Amino acid sequence: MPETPVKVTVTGAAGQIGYALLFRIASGQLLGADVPVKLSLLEIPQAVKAAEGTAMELDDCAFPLLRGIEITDDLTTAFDGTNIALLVGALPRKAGMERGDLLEANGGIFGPQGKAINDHAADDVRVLVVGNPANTNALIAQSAAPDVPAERFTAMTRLDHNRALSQLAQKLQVSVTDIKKMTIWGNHSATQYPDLFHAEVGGKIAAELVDETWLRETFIPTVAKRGAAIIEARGASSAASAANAAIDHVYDWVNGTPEGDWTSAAIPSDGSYGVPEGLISSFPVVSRGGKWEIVQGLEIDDFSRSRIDASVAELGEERDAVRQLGLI
Ligand SMILES: NC(=O)C1=CN([C@@H]2O[C@H](COP(=O)(O)OP(=O)(O)OC[C@H]3O[C@@H](n4cnc5c(N)ncnc54)[C@H](O)[C@@H]3O)[C@@H](O)[C@H]2O)C=CC1
Ligand SMILES: O=C([O-])CC(=O)C(=O)O
Repeated sequence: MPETPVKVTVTGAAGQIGYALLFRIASGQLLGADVPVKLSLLEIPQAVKAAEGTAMELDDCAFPLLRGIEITDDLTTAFDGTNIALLVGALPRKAGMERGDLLEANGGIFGPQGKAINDHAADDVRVLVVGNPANTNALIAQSAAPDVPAERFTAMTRLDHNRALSQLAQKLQVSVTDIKKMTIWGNHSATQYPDLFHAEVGGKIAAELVDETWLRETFIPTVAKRGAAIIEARGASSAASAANAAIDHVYDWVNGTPEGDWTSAAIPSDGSYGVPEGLISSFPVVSRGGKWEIVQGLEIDDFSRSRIDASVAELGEERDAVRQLGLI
């Protein structure tokens, strides 16, 4: 077992995703069953007490891998020497809002956090932004951290990816493990494009196993609007499934994706598939040697092209809006 614990910072630790996430990190599911961790819980001052309560419960689990917990409202303390930063803390949307409506309210959180990461985090820091609008918040954090390689800033579309797997598995009456090469393209928003033209089920292209009307009128909107459907049903936004997706994203980033498959993550574009360089967009990705790589060489037909372009255009608009607000 490695001697030195990995420092994992979780912002918004007293929130609902935080509560679903911290116990899984401390039990070894984020990094691996033999990797000790120490947790840093960042909260706003009025929620520090609630975070302390969560820390008491973490203590009470007697997790063998948990080597310490720090609770703070100070950015420097939270990100000092951090190896993994999970930027969750932000206002969640309520019924009737789009995630983009949170841009101004939440955008101000991510610049200072990016700067603190730039100035204090470990050299190998990896950042996952969960707080919405996740892609553009990641862009804000990244632009405040010029000394950190841009590729270390990512945003979460793994929940959308997992939703797509589950919807398709239920439709075809197969196991989620029978589905390979699912992709979410673009923004973590209602414009995202879950792609069945490259996904495979038992070696066959998924789009050929379902009828076109279901693909266009049921599958894509169900996946893209699932967050709103959860808010409508629960009266609160997805929490346990979001925490689960964050675990999946970081585990694969650090430990690698399985051969013969890929996953989805929002990472800075290198211009692949016509996505303007620098936008943090979801792509089909593999993780090799601790780095995300965009899967290359996929043929994109006209239907997929128009869907990808629409979501990427929205990312460009969000970037322009935060530029206007002086956040990047
Ligand atoms: N990318 C994705 O797939 C998903 C993203 N989300 C987003 O995750 C975010 C968090 O959601 P929940 O945990 O449900 O919200 P929540 O309201 O339950 O918790 C948010 C926590 O963040 C804290 N917080 C606010 N500002 C902060 C700051 N500047 N620094 C540190 N902590 C701060 C609050 O005190 C609160 O405890 C929301 O933006 C939500 O929309 C939620 C589900 C999926
Ligand atoms: O929809 C929301 O506001 C929360 C979220 O991002 C999701 O569940 O995908």
